[in-house]
Amino acid sequence: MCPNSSKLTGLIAATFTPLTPQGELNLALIGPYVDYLLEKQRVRSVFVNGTTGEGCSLTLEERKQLAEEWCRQGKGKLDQVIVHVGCLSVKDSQELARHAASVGADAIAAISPFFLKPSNAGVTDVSKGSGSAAPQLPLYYYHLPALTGVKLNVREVLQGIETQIPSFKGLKFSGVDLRDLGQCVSYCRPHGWSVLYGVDEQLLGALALGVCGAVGSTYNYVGHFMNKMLNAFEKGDLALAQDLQFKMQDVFTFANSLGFDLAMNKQVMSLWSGLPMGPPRLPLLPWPSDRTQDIVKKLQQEMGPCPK
Ligand SMILES: CC(=O)N[C@@H]([C@@H](O)[C@H](O)[C@H](O)CO)[C@@H](O)CC(=O)C(=O)O
Repeated sequence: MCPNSSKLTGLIAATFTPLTPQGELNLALIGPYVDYLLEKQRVRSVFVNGTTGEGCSLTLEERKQLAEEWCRQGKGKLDQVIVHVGCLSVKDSQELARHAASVGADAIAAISPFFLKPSNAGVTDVSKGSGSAAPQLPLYYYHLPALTGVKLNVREVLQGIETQIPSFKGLKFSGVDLRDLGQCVSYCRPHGWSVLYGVDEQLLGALALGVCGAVGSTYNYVGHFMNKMLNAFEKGDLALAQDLQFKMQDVFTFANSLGFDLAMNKQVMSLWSGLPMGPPRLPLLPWPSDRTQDIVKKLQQEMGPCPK
């Protein structure tokens, strides 16, 4: 992956947001969550308040409380805490960026506003807004076209962005356009920037294109397994890397057949890790537990049990 890198690399867990049965933040779980990621998943960095964290379904105050608690509990333990600050309102993103810097986050990331959709220049100006609010923090653009509907060529957005946003340090690319991904890696690499991939089921293809690492929801519970894939790829054992990716794909092809969504994903995490993540936040609704149990059985069948 990234040679001689002190950048964001390896597996980064896009964290779930623990809620009480009543749907309020359960901050007491963050400490045990940090220890679980480190000890059971061998995952050392987190991406907080992102898609998996239902960040856009939380209030600004809730997002600030989570960012602060992850930084507090992760201090001296986690390698990096990246805080997602993307909002529909640029001013809200700037408020979250300032707060992330004030609580010791290592980096910030932001999706584009997705109700009124920007042009390429609009994406740059929005990112500039977030970056200017926390100029000392590395800023990553978070590309997630499947959910934002902001379908652009990220490579075109990158052109000259270093002259407009000095703190820009790379991408979190959660798209399936590997041509655009390759073009982005080609542009970012000479700048020493990180390109992190966000479609876990096809990470191996992205590794072949030179991404530095990955941010994803599944690294919360199959991080230990996917680290084996990363290691196999780095050692040049492509056959093993392929076998491990195929096993992971088998699980999520099965999960998708059951209607896999973020709510079901959160329930899988609770069942697999033993950490009670609680219900999803509206507009998502919980699923019947039997579906989650079927996915956990498939996980165990393909990947072995959760490390004790
Ligand atoms: C649409 C979506 O939620 N994608 C996930 C993936 O990790 C996804 O859960 C995984 O590939 C399983 O489908 C991540 O890209 C999201 C992410 O990194 C985040 O939560 O910010």
